Amino acid sequence: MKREMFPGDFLWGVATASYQIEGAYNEDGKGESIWDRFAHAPGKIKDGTTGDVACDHYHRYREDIALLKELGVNAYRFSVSWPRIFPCGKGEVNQKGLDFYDALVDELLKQGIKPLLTLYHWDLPQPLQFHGGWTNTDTVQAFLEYAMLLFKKLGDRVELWATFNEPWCISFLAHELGEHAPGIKDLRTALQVAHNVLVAHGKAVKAFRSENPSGKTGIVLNLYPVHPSSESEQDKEAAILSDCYRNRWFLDPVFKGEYPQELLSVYQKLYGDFAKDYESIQVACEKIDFLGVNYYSREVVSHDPKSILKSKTVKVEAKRTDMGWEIYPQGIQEILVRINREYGPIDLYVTENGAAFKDELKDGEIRDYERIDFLKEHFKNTYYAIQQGVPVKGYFVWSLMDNFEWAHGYSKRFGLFYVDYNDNLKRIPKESARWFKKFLNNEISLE
Ligand SMILES: N=[N+]=NCCCCNC(=O)[C@@H]1[C@H]2[C@H](O)[C@@H](O)[C@H](O)[C@@H](CO)[C@@H]12
Repeated sequence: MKREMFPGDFLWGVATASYQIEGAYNEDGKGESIWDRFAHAPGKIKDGTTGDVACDHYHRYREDIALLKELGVNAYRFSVSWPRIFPCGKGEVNQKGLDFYDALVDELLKQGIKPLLTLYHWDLPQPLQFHGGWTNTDTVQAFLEYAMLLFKKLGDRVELWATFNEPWCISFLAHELGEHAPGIKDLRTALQVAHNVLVAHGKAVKAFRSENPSGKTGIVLNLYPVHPSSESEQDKEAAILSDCYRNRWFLDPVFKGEYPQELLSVYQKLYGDFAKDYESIQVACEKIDFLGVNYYSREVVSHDPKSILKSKTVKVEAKRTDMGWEIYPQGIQEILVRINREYGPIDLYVTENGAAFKDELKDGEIRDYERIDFLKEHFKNTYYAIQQGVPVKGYFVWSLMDNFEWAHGYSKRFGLFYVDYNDNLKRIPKESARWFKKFLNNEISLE
């Protein structure tokens, strides 16, 4: 199974995100983001690092685009740092911020690489957070102004636009579990955030359509197959509610304009006032051109009477990545086929898939054979979905290079290129980069 067996216009790319690679956290007029503040707070990041410098991509973007060229990809997914454009979140525009993304897009196009731009990959301008962040509908309005400015400035050259990266993380991971910025631990707040982000998504898609009819918009969701640990009714019930929490809480509003009833009724029992939001979620259901699917692993759950979802995650015996996530390649096929069956027809992009492993630099080499095997199996399972008629239009490996892995700092390496943090952030191709390049050049097959 070679690259040529995938559709001719299939996009093969890699993905990154602004806060994770850019650095220059306070340069050229950029404002503070919630991740700048969160990373600087003691104890939030496991290795005590920040994204202040990261991979210094802000200054090295030409070198990094040369790496894309070397790989042979035909697409690149990146995100724009909102506080680099609007240092205060709204109002005054930072021209140097716009100039950076203008130059980035021009260089990508010059190298024959198609950009997929993500408007929001978690780095909210801190001044907006002072006023409640995503719990405040003023932030929805500010997001629309930010999105409209970028549509105007880059819409002539960028065709693929994703509004949000992983609203599940923006809401639940960051506002219920507190593991990500702004580090709040309150379910009601998380639900309000999820709601406002979904509304912002729908409004931005509608505005985009009026401004740029030729472009294509979508949203990027992290999706997981959720399996019951046994065939018992209670475990199957646990899987249904966990699936609503992880997947359908965002899929259903975006494609059906409603929250999944099974879980909505649970939350309405907890928060009676939540009902009033239910009607306005129809705004989220603006027709989109594609869905970005971030796939990393599956979830296995069993009944847990103590939890709101009546479910708890079960750690099954399995091969795992350095993140502790089960390696489950058939899950990418399962999720792509399911989305097509239950929410299609809709063009799908695998906007992120990849793995962290304990990569070691030895004699100038990084022999990451586990990552090669991981990618090979996920490429094959993506192909099996295409063979079943699923309109998968592209695949982006997470990530181009090792970078700031959120609460894990630099301790987790997802890159095809190794970044030597002890040697001037030098980028060194891992074996997986060489393998990917050969695959893209039709030199090797996936068997
Ligand atoms: N409870 N709990 N769960 C944790 C679930 C977190 C899911 N994380 C992701 O999907 C993030 C996505 C992100 O876009 C990228 O910016 C990250 O670097 C990758 C790798 O981590 C993945």
